Amino acid sequence: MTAHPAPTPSRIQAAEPSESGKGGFILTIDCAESPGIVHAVSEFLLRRGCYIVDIKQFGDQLVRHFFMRVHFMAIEGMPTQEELRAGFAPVAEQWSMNWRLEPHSRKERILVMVSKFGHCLNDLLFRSRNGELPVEIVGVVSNHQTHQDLVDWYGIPFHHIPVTPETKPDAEAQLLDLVERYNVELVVLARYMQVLSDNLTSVLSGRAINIHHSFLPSFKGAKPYHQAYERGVKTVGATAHYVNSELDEGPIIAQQVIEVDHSYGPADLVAAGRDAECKALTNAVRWHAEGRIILSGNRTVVLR
Ligand SMILES: Nc1nc2c(c(=O)[nH]1)N[C@@H](CN(C=O)c1ccc(C(=O)N[C@@H](CCC(=O)O)C(=O)O)cc1)CN2
Repeated sequence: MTAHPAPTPSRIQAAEPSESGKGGFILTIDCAESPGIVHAVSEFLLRRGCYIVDIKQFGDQLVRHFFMRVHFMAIEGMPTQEELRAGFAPVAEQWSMNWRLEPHSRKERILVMVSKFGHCLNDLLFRSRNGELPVEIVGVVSNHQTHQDLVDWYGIPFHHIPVTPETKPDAEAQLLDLVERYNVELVVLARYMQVLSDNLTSVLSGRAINIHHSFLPSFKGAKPYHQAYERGVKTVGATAHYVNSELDEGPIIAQQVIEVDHSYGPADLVAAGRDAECKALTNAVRWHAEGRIILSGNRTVVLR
């Protein structure tokens, strides 16, 4: 985070502190590359007495497209979200921007899906509970009852939805009911081992993140560690990606790797990969919740 100008004590009080001590808003934009975009945004902020706390940008010269995320605050008299959105809309229209403006202190409402392996679910539950992740886990869905006790302990609703090829359409309809009922903003597949249908991935486009237990594009499918063992690789990893209709082909958000050697059997690779899976998924969920990710075709721009 870039430090903003050293304020006098009285000014600190005026700066709208939230419980995380950081207030203000996040503006995320992308548009065709052109001179003057940063000037237009900073002028908009200056006219409203706002100052920039952190700014990240990227101009992709191959596709001539510009991406930017700005965290801004005000010394005093912070405009409301509605005032900011109403004021920025004409600027965005002038530059044909895709844009999003959200409070810095907001928490993303997420629904976690899991099958039998619970290490990623456990990591998300703990990190969201201790405030490390700007998310609220509003529910957990599983096709097994393995982790019901853990989720009950956190006081979060647990939904057991068994899936067979025959029941998958109804199971997915139940999931979409929960997404609507809980006003879910992001679905996280934390080692959920059922392939989602084209219809479901279309409805959840850009708001469903999966953790795949390999360093994609290597070893797609349900048993990547066994494939890795058979291939004799010296590095294994994990990939967090947005889910689309093509299995393990969605836009990649975050990856982690772990060095291994000939002494690792399949079970050792599985164990070694757990930490990589948790870290890649936690990073992807955090960056999505913080408005740091912008899709660019089948790729992502992560402004961090
Ligand atoms: N539409 C998509 N759905 C899912 C994706 C995805 O990328 N697109 N990722 C998976 C997770 N996954 C790998 O990361 C994965 C899960 C399951 C399988 C698989 O072959 N499953 C079998 C059943 C396995 C079982 O019952 O244990 C199947 O569905 O027939 C491959 C990869 C989550 N969904």
